Amino acid sequence: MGYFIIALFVIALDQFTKWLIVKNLELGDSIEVIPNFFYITSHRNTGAAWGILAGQMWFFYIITILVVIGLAYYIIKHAKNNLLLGVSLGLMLGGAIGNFIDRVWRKEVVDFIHVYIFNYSFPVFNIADSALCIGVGLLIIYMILEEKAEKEKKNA
Ligand SMILES: CCC[C@@H]1OC(=O)[C@@H](C)C[C@H](C)CCCCC(=O)CCC[C@@H](CC)/C=C/C=C(\COC)CC[C@@H](O)[C@@H](O)C[C@H](O)CNC1=O
Repeated sequence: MGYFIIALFVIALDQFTKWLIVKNLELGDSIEVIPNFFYITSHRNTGAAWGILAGQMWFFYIITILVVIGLAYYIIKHAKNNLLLGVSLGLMLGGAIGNFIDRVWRKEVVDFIHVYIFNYSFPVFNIADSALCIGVGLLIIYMILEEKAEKEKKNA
């Protein structure tokens, strides 16, 4: 159950950082943190990654509610004594809820983490997106490790 604490921590950090951005920066303002690499830029997105499906809020509400229910169920049913799986699901749950709160409350998502990767300006994102991506990454690692363990058990 401790994995829900991870989600709560992600939501708190995500909403706090978004509040700081909305309070202290005008839309479009950008603070240079590391020249040509990392900026804090106040940005809004009414869509998903890369602004896809902009404005389709009902689609996002439905998808996110399904994702949240699925993740909560998996945490309760399968992540009892599995740290890697639990952390991965907890991070994804927190990220999904973090952006959901923005979509319901602000009708758009606040983004501010702006990185340039080899001069390519990566889409501006936020803590919730980061938690979602890290959670996805950990889930993939978990599944690879599970697969290997299964194979070894069969060969044993
Ligand atoms: C990260 C998922 C996006 C997040 O999904 C969510 O909320 C979930 C819970 C609900 C969505 C409606 C459903 C998932 C859509 C899948 C998707 O979109 C493909 C994702 C690929 C991903 C590889 C894993 C790339 C990564 C991109 C970015 C993140 O880089 C760290 C750029 C983020 C910026 O475009 C920023 O403006 C986005 C804005 O903050 C709103 N965020 C969302 O919609």
